[in-house]
Amino acid sequence: MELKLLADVGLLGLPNAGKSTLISAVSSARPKVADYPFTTLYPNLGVVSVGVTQSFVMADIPGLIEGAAEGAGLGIQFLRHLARTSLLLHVVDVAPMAEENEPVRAVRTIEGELEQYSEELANYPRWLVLNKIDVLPAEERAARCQEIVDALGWTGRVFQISAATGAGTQDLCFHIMQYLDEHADKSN
Ligand SMILES: Nc1nc2c(ncn2[C@@H]2O[C@H](COP(=O)(O)OP(=O)(O)OP(=O)(O)O)[C@@H](O)[C@H]2O)c(=O)[nH]1
Ligand SMILES: [Mg+2]
Repeated sequence: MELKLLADVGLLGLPNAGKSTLISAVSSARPKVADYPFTTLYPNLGVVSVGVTQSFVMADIPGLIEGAAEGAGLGIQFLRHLARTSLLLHVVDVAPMAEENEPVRAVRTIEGELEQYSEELANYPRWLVLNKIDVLPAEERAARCQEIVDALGWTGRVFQISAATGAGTQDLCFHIMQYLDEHADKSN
């Protein structure tokens, strides 16, 4: 038997994108964070407080890689934990070490695996969370992020954050809370 995790928001992305760093920055969850792939082996939940009275639950799952649907890496089994969320946050490293993890390609890889897992989940509301902006020189940040958005043809919402320094994370959580409030009647 498996207890269904009831998270409002789910994180997904390649290994090392910074998913666990983000949940650590905004909640009391303290999953392991490290600079190698598949640091996270099991889902983690964190309660994110926004203001004094509001909160939502965030789920961090292991990273996905190309071929995950065929079992590569840890596979896509953990996507099931995102099945009852209201919103997905697609976390992307804007300045990855490896060229194969370049942001546009990283997004497409995850989308491909999502589609293979479930068309329904692939069509969930999903926001682009461009992470590690602290790595980019301040004067290049806006242009680099815009370049990624343009190359993807992304028309949804985009946030620029540094999970490591916390920059932009409060604003992200505020908008998530607002979104969940606006869409609350769907699940109630
Ligand atoms: N400079 C910088 N480094 C970051 C940031 N966010 C995460 N990192 C680093 O990136 C590495 C990976 O972070 P994790 O949070 O473990 O990444 P993950 O997405 O949870 O990775 P998996 O669990 O393997 O899927 C760690 O060395 C983090 O310290 C950021 O905003 N800026
Ligand atoms: Mg992790």
